[in-house]
Amino acid sequence: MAQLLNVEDYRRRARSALPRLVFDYIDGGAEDERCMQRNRDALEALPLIPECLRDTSKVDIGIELFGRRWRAPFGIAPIGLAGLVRPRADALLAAAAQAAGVPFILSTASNTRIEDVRNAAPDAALWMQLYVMGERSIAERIVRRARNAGFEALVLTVDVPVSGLRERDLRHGFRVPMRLTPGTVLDMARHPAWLLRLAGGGMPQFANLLPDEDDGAPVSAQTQAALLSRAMDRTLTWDSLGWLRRLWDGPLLVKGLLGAEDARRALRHGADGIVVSNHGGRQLDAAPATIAALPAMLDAVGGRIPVLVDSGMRRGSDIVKALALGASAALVGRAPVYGLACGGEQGALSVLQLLAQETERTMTLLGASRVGELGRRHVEIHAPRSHAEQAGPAPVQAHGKASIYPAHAAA
Ligand SMILES: Cc1cc2nc3c(=O)[nH]c(=O)nc-3n(C[C@H](O)[C@H](O)[C@H](O)COP(=O)(O)O)c2cc1C
Ligand SMILES: CCCCC(=O)C(=O)O
Repeated sequence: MAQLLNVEDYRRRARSALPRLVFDYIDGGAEDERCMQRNRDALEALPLIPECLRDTSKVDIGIELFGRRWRAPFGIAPIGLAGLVRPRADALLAAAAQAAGVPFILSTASNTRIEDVRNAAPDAALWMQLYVMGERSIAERIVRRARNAGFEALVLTVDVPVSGLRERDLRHGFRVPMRLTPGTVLDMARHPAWLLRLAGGGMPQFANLLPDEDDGAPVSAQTQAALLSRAMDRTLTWDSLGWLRRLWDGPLLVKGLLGAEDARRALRHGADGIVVSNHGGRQLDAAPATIAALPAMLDAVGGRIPVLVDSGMRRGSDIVKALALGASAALVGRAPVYGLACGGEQGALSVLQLLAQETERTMTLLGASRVGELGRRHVEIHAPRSHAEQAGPAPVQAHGKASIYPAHAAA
């Protein structure tokens, strides 16, 4: 069997382990998948500048955030419907996160109950991601259950007023109502290991929408369908943060922001953190790469609250780039799910360990022995030479306005 040396190797293995419908749901993005590509292109276009002859005999990639020590500077992003990959996926990912010493964010659209995820990872830093559908009482119930299960932060996702146009899903008939093609059924039959597991675990359900013990009110089929088709409550506005604040007294983060004005709005409305995200290129296909949007977001926030970032992170060096620009931490979504598809909890853990090792090696090569030593000087700016000469020594870095695009740097 071929060695699994990097996340792309896990991705390829996942591609053959899963029916194409499932793989494409995980792997795919919106429309022409330009945003997904843009995330990768922008990360790859950003070089790192090492500082040599520094003592790196001990390198610590850990960070401290929201009162917790993270053994590595990234957490697992929320993934809805992970149960399609294998039964109890959310519990397996949470257990892998616990073993790696990093946080796990449970999706509202998870297929494992909040309480069962806690039982699977009793010591993990668990965060709850919130989607708000029309029936607001459901969100209230989810928040209450997450609090009771000792979840430590609430992450409100705001980049899904409507689903992005996922063309891979549409081609497979993976939509509401589901319309499986003969090809898709055949493809499932060609993946007996996957099919047997699914048969053993049962068809994935939205576990957090099922009635729980102390509140038996059934969730309407309409709300279930709304979640499956990502039809969220479009009356939700910045003022709704006040409603959540009353329900939740822990850290409240807003996920899915890309513009500096929205970063300032999040601050004004009392968010405790933001996640700069384009949903891994699954929503607005015209959205910017998050690594390109990040510097302006950091400048807008001015260090008052932590800024996390995700979308397209496939290497430890991608994570280091985000940290060097000033992010507090990164999130990884698809990478650990590829690991899960290859080898369950151990596969997911292997991917987290791989990313941690790559992060450590990259920091060592940069001469940084702690995350706090990373800075914008490690990120080369593509300023046109003439501009750099006109503006005097170290022009762009000195003003902290790092931009990876020449047009911005020259502005
Ligand atoms: C299959 C899949 C399901 C997702 N489900 C959710 C979700 O339920 N809630 C959410 O806030 N984000 C969701 N996301 C977005 C991720 O949390 C994250 O922003 C994105 O995956 C990061 O990009 P990456 O996968 O390239 O690391 C999902 C992403 C994928 C790939
Ligand atoms: C079906 C639940 C929503 C998952 C999601 O947010 C995504 O597919 O990106």
